[in-house]
Amino acid sequence: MIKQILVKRFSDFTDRPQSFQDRKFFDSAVNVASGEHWKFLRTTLSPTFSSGKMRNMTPLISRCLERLIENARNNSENGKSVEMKSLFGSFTMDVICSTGFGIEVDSQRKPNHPFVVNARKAMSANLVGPRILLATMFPDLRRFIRNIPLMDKSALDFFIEATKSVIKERRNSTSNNYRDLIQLMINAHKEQDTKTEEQVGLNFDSYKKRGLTDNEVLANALMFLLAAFDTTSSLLTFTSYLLAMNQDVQDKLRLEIDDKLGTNEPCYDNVFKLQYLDMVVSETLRMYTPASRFSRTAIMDTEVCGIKIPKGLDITVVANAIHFDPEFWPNPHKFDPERFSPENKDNIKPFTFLPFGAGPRNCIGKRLALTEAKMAIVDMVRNFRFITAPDTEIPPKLQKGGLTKPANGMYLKLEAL
Ligand code: HEM
Repeated sequence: MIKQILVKRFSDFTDRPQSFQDRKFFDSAVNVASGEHWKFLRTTLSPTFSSGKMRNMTPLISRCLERLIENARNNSENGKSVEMKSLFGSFTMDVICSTGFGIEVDSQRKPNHPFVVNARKAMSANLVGPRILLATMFPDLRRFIRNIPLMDKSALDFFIEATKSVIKERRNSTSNNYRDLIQLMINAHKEQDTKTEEQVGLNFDSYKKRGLTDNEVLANALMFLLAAFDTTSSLLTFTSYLLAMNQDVQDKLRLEIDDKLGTNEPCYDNVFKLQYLDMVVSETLRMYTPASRFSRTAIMDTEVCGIKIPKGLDITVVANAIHFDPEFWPNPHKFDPERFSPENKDNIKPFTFLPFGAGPRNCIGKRLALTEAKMAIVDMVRNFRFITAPDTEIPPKLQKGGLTKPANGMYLKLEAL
């Protein structure tokens, strides 16, 4: 049924639940947009995340990695335990500011940088995370968030102004050295025609003729920031926890890294060749799925697997529950990267492993997320041993809500190697 909805019958389920018709600004973000507008945005933005573009972003990620290792070293001095969610949170914040906006921030050591202050404001909802993201991905939470602003007004204003000034600066610049997402979106922008969505009508071909409007560049830049932060830092946090709990796995991973990379720096081209690393990351994503659910809406009356589905019905896929179903994952609470070994991988039933969703509307940032996460794990495992500490919560209590995060932080010791 999941395959039918996400892939085979995608044309009947192209949209996510809509709840923000009144909030025009976010309607231009690819995860909120619907119908032909979504198709246009997705087609235009997808090349931004191609393997070639990710390869070009590697130097930006490497600079953030240097800061991650330095911060980890400083924080773990005198054998103190380190709160991993905020350590990795600072790293993913640095990466998205740099790969998204071309702005270098050291969010751990310069927490007062205006970009960092406002990004934190934008993300710290009274609930459990960025409301706009939660509301579009997890419609069942909408009733809690309907009447509160989607984002702190001052943070939204800050990002609109900051993004506008980046766009202006880039248009006046003769340099073609910029490799960040904003630049790639600006390149997809056709200045001669800046008609609004309403003016071009709802036809894909007419959208295509006009390129991206300023509002679309702005809304998507902001959405990338929100979508990239908590998800990737949660993947890194739980990987470090599972490695600390499973020293044999950590040793095997370190051996693979030493063996395959030697002294080479991690980069897009070499981290994807590390088979055991991929097995560890996949098993972490199964057990601690950062975005535990995602949704689609039926755009017409339809029938799937003999079940009548009326137009407008929201369907939520609870990936997290599928990932613990013993029918598909024997002994599901056991951390076992071997499930994803080349020999065992083929036995995984299609559509039972969904950390990035599936089908044409899956996660657009998957490649960026895996690139930065794998590069970070390689460098951390090379430099430190993750060890549980007296204040490590085992098992970690999870925060309520759609995004999987440790409720009370994640404290581990980092033994310098
Ligand atoms: C480990 C990190 C990440 C995880 C686990 C994750 C997971 C997901 C999931 C489950 C979805 C819904 C897919 C579906 O409905 O089929 C999604 C959508 C999306 N993600 Fe991610 N994500 C991650 C990182 C990122 C990053 C780094 C970016 C951007 C820079 C990003 C941008 C988006 C966007 C824009 C969508 C909406 C796509 C659309 O509606 O067309 N994500 N993500």
